[in-house]
Amino acid sequence: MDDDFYSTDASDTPANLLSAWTYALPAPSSMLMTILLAFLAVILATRYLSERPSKLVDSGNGRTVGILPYWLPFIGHGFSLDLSPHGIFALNLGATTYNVSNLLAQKDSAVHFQSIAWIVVQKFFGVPKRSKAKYFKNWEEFNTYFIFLMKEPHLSNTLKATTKNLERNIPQMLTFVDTEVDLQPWERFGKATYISDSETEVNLMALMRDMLGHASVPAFFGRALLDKYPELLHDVYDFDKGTYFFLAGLPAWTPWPASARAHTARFRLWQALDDHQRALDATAEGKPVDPSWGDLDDVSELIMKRNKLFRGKLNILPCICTTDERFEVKERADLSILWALVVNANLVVYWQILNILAQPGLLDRIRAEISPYATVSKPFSIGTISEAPKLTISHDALSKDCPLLRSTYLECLRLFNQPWSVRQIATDVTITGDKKASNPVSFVMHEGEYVTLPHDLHMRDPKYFKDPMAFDPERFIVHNDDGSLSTNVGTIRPYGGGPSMCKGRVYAEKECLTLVAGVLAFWDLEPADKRAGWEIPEQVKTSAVSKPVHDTRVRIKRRKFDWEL
Ligand code: HEM
Repeated sequence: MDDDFYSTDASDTPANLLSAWTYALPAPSSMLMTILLAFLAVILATRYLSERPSKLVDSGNGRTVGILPYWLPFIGHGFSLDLSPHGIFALNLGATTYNVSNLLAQKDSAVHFQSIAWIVVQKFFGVPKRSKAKYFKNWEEFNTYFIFLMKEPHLSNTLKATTKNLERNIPQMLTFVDTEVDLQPWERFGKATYISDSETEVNLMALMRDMLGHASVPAFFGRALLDKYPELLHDVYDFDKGTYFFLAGLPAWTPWPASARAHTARFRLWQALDDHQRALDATAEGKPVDPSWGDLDDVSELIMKRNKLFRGKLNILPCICTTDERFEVKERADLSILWALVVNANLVVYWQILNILAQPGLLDRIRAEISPYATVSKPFSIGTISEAPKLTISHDALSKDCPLLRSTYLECLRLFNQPWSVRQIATDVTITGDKKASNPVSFVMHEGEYVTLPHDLHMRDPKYFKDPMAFDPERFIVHNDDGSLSTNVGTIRPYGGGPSMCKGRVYAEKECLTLVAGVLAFWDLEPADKRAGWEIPEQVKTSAVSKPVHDTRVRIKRRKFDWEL
């Protein structure tokens, strides 16, 4: 069996381990009481022992970073985060201590990123520990492949495929049938209920999240992956919910349902992506492929290049490759790409659409702005039978020529996002406090400690953003001297910062604007409870873009277009 629970042995799957715990639950009450008392003693002791106040060091010139107390051993601060008055403190995730600073800039020689990235690849994505040497040997090469996300013509190739999927799927978003079996997959997960032949009630977040996933995942991995694994997106969502459990190293048998669910989801994702890799290997090596994969000619350049590197650089023939060069299927971390592709962008579109709908008058202004670039044309018809109206979207123009739409996107990234950057201290450093402050405090950080930069502290800081908790659709609009409008991102850091800044940011913006413009151009949405009106739910923190504390139930109808009036 591989380390990290990466086992295909059915007896050891997270699902089986979960059921083992279910059998253990109806234990005698005295035993339960003993377990509860022991648990209470452990958390009280942990609370007492875990706090480490900041101490003076360096002959009184600096302080160490204090560790906030926590209640659960191993998990540490996995569930909560509060700030000290200096905006600098330490927290514990699993067995590792992370310093948290509001001071961003440090020289490259003082901080490392690769060691952190490996922890994530190994603990979160579940690549076996033994693969470290192979990954470190090829690290630069994997990083150079991010040009397939960032640079032309590759970026446009992936965006073209994504836009095409959205242009096809948005007009077919709702089927208006009352037989569940005939619903689109995104309607089913959105708990769609039939109201009439022209109206459906559905959960907005679930619907938007899956709609974007059904456009972006096929654009990267090819159509066949989602066709063969229709639960894939939902496995990513469940896996993401376990971020802290994985980073804290909790095993699959941990008696915590969310942890077990996250492990099960990751196991299923491994199966799907391993299968995908085997099909890509076989296609490249001219071996027979399960016909349900098709010819895989729609897989993106990024995934194909990574597959080539996974197969080993010398793999003109598979037998020439040494095991040092070839990554076994179980060592391949394409789950990292799938996860990054889906978890954040797919939630932003929900917040953006909801906030546009909730601000009186904003929808009309956005529709007027996007109307030249998200157009709906009369369908072809014979007699009374006609196709769905045709949707055409220009993703480039939405970014460049629709400042109000782009400003609402940036405002959602500012308000509904808690992005973090993490670095490891390479040599002991002292971070000096603000010299203009009356009592500047300097902090000493030691080699090997981790620094985490929570960018949302700045993005919602009233010193920089007026009325920071309010959604201001025009916050990022710039009025130019010639009377034109444009947008300026300013100082927000929704995609993190430094060398590890998000490599999918340009793609993300364009796919999100394309979906939002397409949906608003094609459909009319109303709150299901008209008397309550639009409500913006509280946020649930995730690894970056928040989830809503509850979904938003909406009624949706197709808009009436010029030729129908
Ligand atoms: C609005 C949506 C998105 C947000 C808010 C977001 C946010 C982030 C953040 C905060 C990071 C960590 C940055 C750091 O360490 O400083 C990151 C990394 C990354 N993101 Fe995104 N992301 C989004 C969409 C995407 C998409 C669609 C992709 C496409 C695959 C993607 C690919 C990546 C990759 C590859 C990295 C790792 C970069 C590296 O380690 O060098 N992201 N993202």
